[in-house]
Parts: sequence; structure tokens; C-alpha cells
Amino acid sequence: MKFTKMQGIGNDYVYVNCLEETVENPGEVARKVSDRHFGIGSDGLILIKPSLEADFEMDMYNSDGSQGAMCGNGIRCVAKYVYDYGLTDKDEISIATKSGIKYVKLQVENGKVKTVRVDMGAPILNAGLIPIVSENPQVINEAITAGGREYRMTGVSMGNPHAVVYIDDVKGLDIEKIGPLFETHPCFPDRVNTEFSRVLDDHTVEMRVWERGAGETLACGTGACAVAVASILNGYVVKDQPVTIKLLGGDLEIFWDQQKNTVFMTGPAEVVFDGEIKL
Ligand SMILES: N[C@@H](CCC[C@H](N)C(=O)O)C(=O)O
Repeated sequence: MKFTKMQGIGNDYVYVNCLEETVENPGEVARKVSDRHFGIGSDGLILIKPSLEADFEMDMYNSDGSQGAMCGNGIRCVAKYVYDYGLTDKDEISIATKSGIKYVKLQVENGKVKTVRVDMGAPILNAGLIPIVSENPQVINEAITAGGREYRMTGVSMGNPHAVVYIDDVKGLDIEKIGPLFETHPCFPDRVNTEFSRVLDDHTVEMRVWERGAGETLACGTGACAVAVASILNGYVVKDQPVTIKLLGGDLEIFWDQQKNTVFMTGPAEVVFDGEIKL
């Protein structure tokens, strides 16, 4: 199988051009290629496919083989791949995902995509649709107990479920211990991605993420969108202006346009290397 390893602020996936390759059992392939000792090493697998309803389709799998409906860092890399590898010459592209069609704008320098702005769509705040088990219609600053400690969480779906939790010490957090307790908490029937966050100023939030199906990753694009939305809903950052989300692998700029009710995410995408693997 021919592949390209790419990363978006350190959130790395193995990308396969399925206009040329066929991948059988993608969940199993995702587990195999993601292994950092016995495989290529990645946070998962992303298939780039032809689409009848959009320019291309993105199909993503986490490193545990589970399928994700949306991937913010992944979609920027898909956009770079299709442009840089000559599958399109358009700088505005539509990409079908399991959470609907997303529209991306490419910023091209010397013939290569540097950054990508993605219209990520409307955040979903309805508890049942995220899904989060709650007595309230929306989960904003709601108590949750994990590992014997009470946290406050805000629930947002960006096509996939996120619990945004504000804590004082993001860098010192024992995420390997607390992350799985959130991921498998009975409040989240489909498991959850958890963003452990701290507000730095009224335009900036730092976060670390424990991803459903992948563990701690250096960045999560949908998670960064969820953090920006949650921080606006809680009144921690200024609304109607871009918010900088600082992740372990770099920064993303997130703008929740509340008039259009859509979230824009802007950030880089990079190729690490091309290769071929025997499955
Ligand atoms: N890293 C991604 C999100 C990947 C999917 C997630 N783990 C899920 O299962 O919902 C991003 O950049 O958004």
C-alpha cells in the first residue's frame, strides 16, 4: 500500500490516495500502520476517496481502529494532499466527511499549500446529540466526577463529541491517568474526546487533549474548535473575534462566526514522507 505520512501541528496520520489504492478492512489497517514500534507510527489512518457529492471524501480511523466522523487536522492535510499531489488545481475545495460536506480554502506559496482555512460547520450543543447524558438541554459548566475529583465540563460536538474541562495546571496534568476515565465515563455513550484547558487571556486558551480511540495526541482540530466555542459560551474569551488555541504541537486560530453560526479553523498542514508498506 502506497501512503503519505502527514501532520497538522503534530497530529499525524497515514494518508492513502484511494483514487489509486484499495484498502480492505480499514480499521485493522489503521491499528497496524499506527503502531509506533511495529508500524509506520501515527494517530490513525485517513483515506482520500472520490466523492459524488463533493470534490473528495475523507474517511478517518483512529489508532485503535474506530472510525471518527470528523478530523480537523486531518481535513487540512487532505486539502494539502489533493492540491500538492495534483489531484486538483482548485484553491477552494469541498470535502465530504461522515459529518457532512466541509468547505476549505487553501493558502498556496510557491505551488504548495501552507495553511488551510476550514469551514467546520455549526457546533452542536444539544446534550442528546453530542451525545452526553444530562438532565439539561445543554451541558455548560456542568459538574462531572472522575477519579474521585469533581470537574466542570462544557459539551460540544463538532461532528464528534468533546468534553471541554477547565483546570489550573494543564502542563502538569497526569493525562494518561485521567484521560481514559473521561473517555469511558458513563456520561458519554459514544465515548468522548476530552480537552483539558486553561484560559491564558481573553483571546487565548491552552489545551491538552485525550482523544477517543487514540489517547493523548499533540493536537486536535475539532477539539480546538470545541474549546473556542466552550470558552465563548462560558464568557472566558471575547466573542465575535478569533481565539488562539495553543496545543502541544502548535497553535490554531479559531473563529466562531455566531451570525452565520459556523466555526472557521485555520492552521498549517505538512508532508512528513511518502512510503510503501506491505500489509
Ligand atoms: N484529531 C482529530 C480528531 C480525530 C477523531 C477523534 N479521535 C474521534 O474519534 O472523535 C482532529 O484533529 O479533529
